Amino acid sequence: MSVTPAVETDKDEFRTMHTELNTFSLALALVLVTLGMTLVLIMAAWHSGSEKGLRHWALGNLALTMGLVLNISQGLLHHSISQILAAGLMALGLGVIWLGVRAFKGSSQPQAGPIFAAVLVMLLLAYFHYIQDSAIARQASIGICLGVLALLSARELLVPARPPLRRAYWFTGGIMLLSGFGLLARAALGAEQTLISATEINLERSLQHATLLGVMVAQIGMAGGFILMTHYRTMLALQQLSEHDPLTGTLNRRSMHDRAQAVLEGAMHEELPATLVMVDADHFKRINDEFGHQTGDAVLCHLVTRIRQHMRSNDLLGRFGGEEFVLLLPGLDAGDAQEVAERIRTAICSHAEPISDQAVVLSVSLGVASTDIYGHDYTALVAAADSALYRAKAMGRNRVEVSTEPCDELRDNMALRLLSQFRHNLDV
Ligand SMILES: Nc1nc2c(ncn2[C@@H]2O[C@H](COP(=O)(O)OP(=O)(O)OP(=O)(O)O)[C@@H](O)[C@H]2O)c(=O)[nH]1
Repeated sequence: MSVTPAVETDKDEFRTMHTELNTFSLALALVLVTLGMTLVLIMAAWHSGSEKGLRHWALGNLALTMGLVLNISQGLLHHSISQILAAGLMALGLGVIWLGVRAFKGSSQPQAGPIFAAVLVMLLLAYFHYIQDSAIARQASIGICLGVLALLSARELLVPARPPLRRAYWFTGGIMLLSGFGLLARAALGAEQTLISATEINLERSLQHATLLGVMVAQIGMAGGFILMTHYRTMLALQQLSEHDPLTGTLNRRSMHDRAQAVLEGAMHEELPATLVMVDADHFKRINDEFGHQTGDAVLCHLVTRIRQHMRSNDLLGRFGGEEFVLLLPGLDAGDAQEVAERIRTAICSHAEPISDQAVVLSVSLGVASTDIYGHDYTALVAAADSALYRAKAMGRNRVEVSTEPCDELRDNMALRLLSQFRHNLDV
């Protein structure tokens, strides 16, 4: 069936109007999405207090939104000026987002970077508008500058990180990577298409729609990724606070108990031995009295550093209280653990340590108890190692003692120890 030329023209006009309307609606939707994501980031930054990065991301997104608004409201300014300013703002936004990623990771932040990127893209556009008028070159300049900026952020994020932070890094980095390549491809395709035929308007529009949709999805993903990164980091910080001793960074008493019990249960299933060592600084009160509490604190940190130098990756170290630490050595029997304990003792007492500009002479006493005698129960091992430690103190300090007494004798010794500690506290 044939269609008259007049009807065909009407249909074309309608199709064009419809397409133009879609382009504008999509651009408007993108602006609204970007604005919404910016508000979410601003609110998150507001509540996070000192969380580095969030404020950059909120600001960067704000610049992106302003750039997009300028881009769609061509009537406000002269077309060339609004295009130049829009590209500058978008480059500034992506540059500030890159700074935010570096701030989040604690890396240096070259503040001039985003400004440099914005000025560069504006100069390029001005050149290709006023000196050598070329739509292809303008398209390519914007795509390449923005694409490279997105890829810079991706490079910062697609690196090994601690789980679960790694998941958020890679999610956000993946989106940045896709956006970067998408922008570069857009620049290349746009130029290519303009070269093939300037009349292929529909293809150009489809490309524009795909870009707008892609940027919208990327925008939502990016903001979600940033919030996920902040969430996971806060979670890790809280976990670190709740499980570790703030002074020495060792496990605190409760988390040492939980983790050590889990390790001991694992060792029991595999029928492997494990040994627990109690380490206590000798005459620590004198160090405090002579050098002050601050130096005392530094000595405790130094002690932990020395102990760590003799630990394997799966050993556990916790602060039992005051100047007393507990070390769990899975897989080692009493004999092997005694050697490790001797090495720690020798390393600590061998020479005076310059701590806080003071030469501090330090020694430790150590008590060793193994699963060979006391079974895979954390509390029983602690009691036995503590009893051996008490013997080491009673025998002159700066020595290692291995617990061999049966469990019921331990109880009597604990009572004796408490009595002696009480007397010691009364004397000093
Ligand atoms: N600087 C500092 N001192 C602490 C800390 N925790 C506990 N202490 C001090 O450690 C000292 C422990 O003293 P005591 O229990 O008498 O033990 P000691 O002087 O090491 O004597 P022995 O263990 O018998 O060799 C006390 O003076 C506590 O105030 C801390 O976190 N920092």
